Amino acid sequence: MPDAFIETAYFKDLMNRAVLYLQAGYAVHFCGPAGTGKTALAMHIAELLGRPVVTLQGNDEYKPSDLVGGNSGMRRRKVLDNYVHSVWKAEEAMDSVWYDGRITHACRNGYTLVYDDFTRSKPETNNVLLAVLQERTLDLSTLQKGETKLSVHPDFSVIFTSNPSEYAGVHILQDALKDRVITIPIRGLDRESEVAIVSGRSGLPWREAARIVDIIRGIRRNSVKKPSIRASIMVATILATRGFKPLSENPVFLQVLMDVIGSEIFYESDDVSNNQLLERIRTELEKYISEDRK
Ligand SMILES: Nc1ncnc2c1ncn2[C@@H]1O[C@H](COP(=O)(O)OP(=O)(O)OP(=O)(O)O)[C@@H](O)[C@H]1O
Repeated sequence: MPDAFIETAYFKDLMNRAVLYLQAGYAVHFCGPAGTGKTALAMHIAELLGRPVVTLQGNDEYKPSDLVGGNSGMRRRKVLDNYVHSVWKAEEAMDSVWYDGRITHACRNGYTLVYDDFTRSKPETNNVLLAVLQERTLDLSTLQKGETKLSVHPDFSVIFTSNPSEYAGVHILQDALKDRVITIPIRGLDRESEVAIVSGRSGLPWREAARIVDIIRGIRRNSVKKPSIRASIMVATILATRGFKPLSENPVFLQVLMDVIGSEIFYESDDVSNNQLLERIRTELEKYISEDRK
């Protein structure tokens, strides 16, 4: 069963805006840093639209045929005609077998396409989407002999996600595509949403989830590396498994934090014992907790 989506005021606002634009026939693009809930939000909105959902994960190796479809093998057809009993007539034909790629499948049937991290695919691969978004036709002429233009089903819609701060393995979003979608920037989760998600996903009570979230948010604000909500969910889930409390005097809590996010705080190759590291993380934590109370 997929994880239940937690709707806070922050998410409701984004959902209402996105559903409005999608129902008016425009594609929506959530653009923001890692772990800010873009994929979860896109999938939830896709489900709200009430159409089957097709997902696609951007990939640098993709060619247009990986998205649109292609020919896989040949089909041989043989007809033997013995209508006049003394005469045998044989007819043989070979033709290629076309299979729909995910985009074609969604366009043909009016499904909702969630194209996650789509800037990981090359711009020339994503170009097949330009006419889909602008003219609502899918051009298959370079790939298929028979059907060359597919009229896009009126219920077809697309939700894109991308992370502009990722520098490895992503491509610049081409202007032509940028021009055809409504980009909603996702700057980061608000505290209420983050606590609600961490509490909901781990089962920890609100106050305990809030303590973990405040620490991670403090580190995110102050360190070069930015631990995302995934770190908070991890710490909370581990504590909840054995009923441990997120208190700074609890050595298990400090050790779990150390293991999950220690590498985000300490850079130097620390030639110190685990106890010294734990002491340091305790000092760090106190700083973040008190900063958050200000
Ligand atoms: N509203 C929500 N309800 C429940 N869980 C959520 C919600 N938003 C985010 N999450 C959880 O937070 C984590 C990060 O969310 P998600 O994967 O959607 O982020 P993302 O912005 O797509 O990240 P990335 O750019 O790294 O792919 C996931 O474990 C996800 O299930």
